[in-house]
Amino acid sequence: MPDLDALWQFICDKFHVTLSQVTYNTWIAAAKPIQFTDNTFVLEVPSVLHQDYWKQRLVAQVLQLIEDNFQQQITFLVMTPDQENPLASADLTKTAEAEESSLLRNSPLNKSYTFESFVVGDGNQMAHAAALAVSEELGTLYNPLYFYGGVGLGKTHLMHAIGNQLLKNRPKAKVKYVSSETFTNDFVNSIKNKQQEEFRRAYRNVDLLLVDDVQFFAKKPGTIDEFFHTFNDLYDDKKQIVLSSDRLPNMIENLGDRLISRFKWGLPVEITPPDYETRIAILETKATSEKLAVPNDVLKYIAGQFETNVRELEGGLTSVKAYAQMKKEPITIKLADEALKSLTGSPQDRVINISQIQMLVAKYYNVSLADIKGKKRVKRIVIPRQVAMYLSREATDASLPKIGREFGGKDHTTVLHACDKITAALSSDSKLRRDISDLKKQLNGEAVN
Ligand SMILES: Nc1ncnc2c1ncn2[C@@H]1O[C@H](COP(=O)(O)OP(=O)(O)OP(=O)(O)O)[C@@H](O)[C@H]1O
Repeated sequence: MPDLDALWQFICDKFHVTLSQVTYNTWIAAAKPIQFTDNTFVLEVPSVLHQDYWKQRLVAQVLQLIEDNFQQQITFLVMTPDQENPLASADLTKTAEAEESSLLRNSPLNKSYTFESFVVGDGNQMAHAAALAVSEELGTLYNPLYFYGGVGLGKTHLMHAIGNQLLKNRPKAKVKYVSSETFTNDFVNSIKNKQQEEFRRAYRNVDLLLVDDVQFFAKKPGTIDEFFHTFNDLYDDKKQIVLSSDRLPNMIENLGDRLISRFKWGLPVEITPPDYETRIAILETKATSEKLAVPNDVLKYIAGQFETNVRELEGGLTSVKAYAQMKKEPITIKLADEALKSLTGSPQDRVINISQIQMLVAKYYNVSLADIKGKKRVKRIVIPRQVAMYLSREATDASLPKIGREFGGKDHTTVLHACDKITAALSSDSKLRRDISDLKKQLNGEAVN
């Protein structure tokens, strides 16, 4: 088997042949081999977006290549710079703290997930306030604090922020962050290795226990039982518990009434997707933290492309940055459009969203975005607004109330009225027919600007 550099060179050579130059430069050239020990290869990539792309599209190909050419199976890990290299930590445990069980090692918190780097908007205001309060009033105020909501909306970020804030105020505090899967694995291993006592000490001798994605406890009665006892011990000792999930406790299948009722003791707080303005603010914060100069119109454009997942929103900015570096061109809307298209596939595959429609219609009729979402009743603005609502209804899956919310909080009957008005006018108004046809072409076509 070749060593680290030779194996990486081999992988690069193969991808050079099978991938386009743009794809190669974006995903392969940006990666860095870190370590190849005990049949485990560790690759570092610059962002979570790269990591997702590698996991979804490239890792399986690499494993197949290695099996075909070297008749060996390896483990291929793709890490971002802020993640701990598991091989390095394995080495560490073998040496300095050799005797200490991995259960007792402190879980790493992501140092960049702080309250300072978290942008507060309508969808997460409550969650942010509760998190901040808990980090200051440990174990007494809201216990457990339970975040729930969709994928990539900042639940993990807030959990780490609580941990980081606590350690800032009390550096000696014991903080343990785990995913529910890690808890389950630790528990199972502790039984296998007869380390149950260590397991209990590791999980019950903490000031703050953060458990991510508790929906994965579902249907694991042994783990649920153990977690129930862990919870009770910590709770009785007034130690803080913070949990996250994609749904409310009673929506988690087979979690058991005992745990559901415990989870409800504290404060369940929902995180919903950020609105357009918050998405822009998140992009601004990220661009600033990366010392990246991005024109405002480009930030607005990217914010219009990703409505429901902040991870994808950030990924959009990373792609635009990588694409600009690769093409050695300044960041413009045209460049961002190309970069995001290469990410989302062919124009037919692109998902059209309401912000995109609003921007396009505003530009087409030469009115402002604020007017499209606003309340002005002059004809010059009312028609474009109704057209935008009509297209939102036609070209997206959004419900009438959702469309209303995206148009500055209008009632769903207003949206319905707009759609009916435009539908009726289309039969007699040839200019409107042409406008709508042009707009639809642009929406489905290449460029939006
Ligand atoms: N309001 C925000 N301000 C700044 N960054 C944010 C915000 N919300 C989310 N992010 C960022 O978005 C990314 C995804 O967030 P996070 O991992 O916390 O989501 P999650 O809700 O835990 O998702 P999952 O359900 O997939 O675990 C992270 O990089 C996080 O820093």
